[in-house]
Amino acid sequence: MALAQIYPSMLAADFGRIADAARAVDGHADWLHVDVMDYHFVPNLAFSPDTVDALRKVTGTPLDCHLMIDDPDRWAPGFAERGAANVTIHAEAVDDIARTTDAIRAAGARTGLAVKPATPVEHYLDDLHRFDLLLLMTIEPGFGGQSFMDEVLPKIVAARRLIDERGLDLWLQIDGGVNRETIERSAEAGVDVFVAGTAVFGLDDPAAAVESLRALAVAAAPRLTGGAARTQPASPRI
Ligand SMILES: O=C(CO)[C@@H](O)[C@H](O)COP(=O)(O)O
Ligand SMILES: [Fe+2]
Repeated sequence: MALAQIYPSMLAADFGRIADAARAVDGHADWLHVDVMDYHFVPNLAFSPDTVDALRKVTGTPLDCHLMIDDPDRWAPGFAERGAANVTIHAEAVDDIARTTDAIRAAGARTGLAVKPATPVEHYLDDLHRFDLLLLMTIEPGFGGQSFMDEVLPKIVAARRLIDERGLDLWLQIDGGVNRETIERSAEAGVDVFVAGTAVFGLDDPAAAVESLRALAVAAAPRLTGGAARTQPASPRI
């Protein structure tokens, strides 16, 4: 059994009330997802290591940083040093996977590999053991509020099979367009970690939205269980 985990994406929060948004899902969100964008890797700008500091002051929920930036080799370890519990780097941007994942882990964080919808996971098979999480983007990265790309579903099925057959210790995460309508088929395909921005912070009751998304995922996939967020270790690798 795998834990069905819901990570609200802070990109969809009201930027004038980020702390309130984080607190609104305390005890419900498994982790918080923090998008980092640099105007180069994606045509948008968002969040920084200072955001990690600020969020850590207002919530004990672990932080999952999704780096959509050029040169993650240089910048990713800094997010771990500031206290991010997971730092995900993009396959399309990283130069030296072994050196960068070693540096992230040495700073006490878990680490993830993200791939855009058109990037094949097969190119990175020999490196998957260096990661704790595999993020399959279900939108083109850069903006929240986009539609889920159903064409990624076969890639999710293949990744789930690969993880299970090889016995890899990898959480399978998706990000983009996750909502009440798309979460069930993603769970059936093999996802266990769901990032959701608009479908959480776009609603009047973000905590209830998290619980209801998790319940839908668990009901759709027999391999998933709905353990409560509070049963999770604050930072599994530390
Ligand atoms: O990484 C990204 C966007 O590039 C995401 O984390 C978005 O924040 C997801 O937003 P929704 O599609 O759930 O609204
Ligand atoms: Fe993201």
